[in-house]
Amino acid sequence: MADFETLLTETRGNVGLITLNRPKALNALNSTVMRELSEALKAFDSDPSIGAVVLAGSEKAFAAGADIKEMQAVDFVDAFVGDFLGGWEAVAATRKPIVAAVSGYALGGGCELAMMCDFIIASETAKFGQPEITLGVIPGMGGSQRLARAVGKAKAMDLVLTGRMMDAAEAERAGLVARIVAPERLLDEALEAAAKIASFPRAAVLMAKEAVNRADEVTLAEGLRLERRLFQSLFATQDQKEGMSAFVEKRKPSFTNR
Ligand SMILES: CC(C)=CC(=O)SCCNC(=O)CCNC(=O)[C@H](O)C(C)(C)COP(=O)(O)OP(=O)(O)OC[C@H]1O[C@@H](n2cnc3c(N)ncnc32)[C@H](O)[C@@H]1OP(=O)(O)O
Repeated sequence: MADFETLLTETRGNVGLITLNRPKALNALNSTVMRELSEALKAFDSDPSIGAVVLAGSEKAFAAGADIKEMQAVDFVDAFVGDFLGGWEAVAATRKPIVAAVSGYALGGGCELAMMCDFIIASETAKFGQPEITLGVIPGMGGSQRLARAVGKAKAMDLVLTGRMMDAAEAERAGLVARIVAPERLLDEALEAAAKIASFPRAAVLMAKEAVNRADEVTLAEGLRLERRLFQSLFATQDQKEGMSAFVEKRKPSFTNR
């Protein structure tokens, strides 16, 4: 994996760990972070030894938003013609599951980046918000869409229109956060969750992620058909035979990702 200016990457067994690393700017998301994160995710996505990824920030900030200092001078033509922020789609296009480990501020683009991941494990200190309105803009990395789908229209409107922050407990009650843990447990909890995912048959994991994500995009009838076809296709895998034989024979399965 290449050296990065704004990220640290490492592997922990079959988990890829990416840590945002712009501490002086509270991990504000600039174009370098966007490019490097896409590159790092692509590398983990195509590495057969990696089964899942954890994306983390620092204790104080997962990410305090898109980089306001970089954005300040952008004009309409630059933004439109250059498809400003369009490159972030690469995160959601990652096929392997990504667990977001969120501590401290996850604001604006930071909250949106966490929502591009497959689920969020938050520290008790986490604070989520979409304060773009306070800067004269609106969410531009998916906040109005993913937040509304995650927490419903009422709370999404509240957050997007007032720019207020919500704490981890409110975010969990609202359905944005999957689990809350003590700050000192955050990284281990996320790595353990990712290692568990990575221990399961790769094809089933990728199909499970794809099926759940399609729920946001298609009708119920189409989603149910897709789920059933993916489910049926897994009976062509050796890991389905192994998983079910192991259960019947009361032993641990030994999956081969085939
Ligand atoms: C995706 C789209 C379309 C838009 C966005 O994401 S817009 C950005 C949304 N985020 C925000 O509006 C949050 C901005 N930050 C803050 O309000 C505060 O920094 C804070 C409440 C998160 C933390 O306050 P604190 O007093 O603890 O820390 P600061 O002194 O304010 O910050 C430390 C250091 O980081 C720089 N910083 C923080 N956030 C950003 C940002 N989003 N972009 C660029 N730089 C940021 C801050 O300027 C300061 O650095 P300097 O001392 O060098 O100015």
